[in-house]
Amino acid sequence: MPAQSPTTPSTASSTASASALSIERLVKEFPARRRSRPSPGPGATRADVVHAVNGLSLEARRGEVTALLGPNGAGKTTTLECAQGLQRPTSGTVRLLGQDPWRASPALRARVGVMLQDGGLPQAVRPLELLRHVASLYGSPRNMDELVERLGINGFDRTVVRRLSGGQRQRVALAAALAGRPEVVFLDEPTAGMDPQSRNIVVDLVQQLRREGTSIILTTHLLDDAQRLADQVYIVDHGRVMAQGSVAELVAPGEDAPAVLALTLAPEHLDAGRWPWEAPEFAGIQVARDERTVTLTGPITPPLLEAVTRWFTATGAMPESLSLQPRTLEDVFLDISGREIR
Ligand SMILES: Nc1ncnc2c1ncn2[C@@H]1O[C@H](COP(=O)(O)OP(=O)(O)OP(=O)(O)O)[C@@H](O)[C@H]1O
Repeated sequence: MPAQSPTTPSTASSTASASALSIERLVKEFPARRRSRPSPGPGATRADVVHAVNGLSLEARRGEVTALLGPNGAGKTTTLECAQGLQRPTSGTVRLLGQDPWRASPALRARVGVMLQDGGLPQAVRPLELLRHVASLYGSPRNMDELVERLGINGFDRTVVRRLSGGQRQRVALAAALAGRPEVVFLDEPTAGMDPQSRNIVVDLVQQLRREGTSIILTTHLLDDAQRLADQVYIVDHGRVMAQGSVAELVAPGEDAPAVLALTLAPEHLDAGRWPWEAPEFAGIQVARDERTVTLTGPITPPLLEAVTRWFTATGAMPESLSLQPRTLEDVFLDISGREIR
């Protein structure tokens, strides 16, 4: 099972060149009442403080998609803001392309693209004017006409930003973040508020950027997005990393991670002969049964499958269906936190 506690990436300093973003033990506190004071005063008690990020470590490798997945309020956006140099960490270390983003030079900023959660766009301009202007700020900008067409922005390019829907604004913000051909792109909830078609377009675009070698760091609370896009997933809750790894590693069944095997049989077969539940292969397996279906939950192993098929051979029972149900990132999060991610 991948790490389930805040970890310090041991390779962070030795492989700085392979790392797009390296965060070690990041803490970010805010005064408890949002923006009521710039920072906790000398007399502030701990109750006056919100730990938006609470000892989070992660490493985003170059050329990969790294996803921060977690429920609302987990600390994803604040982590990204610290990584982008928009927030100053209370403590901990952040290195973006090897540099401290809080003191970032314009040269570093030019290598980084940022798509903020609420778009962060000027309200009174039209999308195309805005995107052409943003592109003109870079020495070697991306072909914006191509991007505008790909993201379907030309369908609403005469409407001022203020009047766009949330999903349309997201697409403009994404195009703006990519204008300067950045090496590293931060995407905060890139598909939030989008219809399925727009979501697919954005997912395809992110996959293309990755193939081109762009490092992508995104936040999401959509499991699908993480499952489809991410090389590495960090499951975040309460400002900490609860688990990390590739999707395959995270969902792999194991001792602490039960899998589910469901067998559907005709009722006469269900009662034929003695089921092999007492056999040693079934230790630790929970068996539930209704009229036609037997569900085995626990560490489903090849010897267990063999024992089940032996029983089929012995009794002549042929299952109508037999399915090993894959674990999802939702299951992983449920196992860790005892609640759903949404
Ligand atoms: N400026 C701020 N002042 C006070 N509290 C803040 C501030 N910014 C964030 N927080 C709090 O810190 C916690 C983490 O917020 P953050 O926005 O980082 O979470 P998130 O995982 O991005 O959530 P969401 O999915 O809703 O965007 C929340 O409890 C939030 O209310």
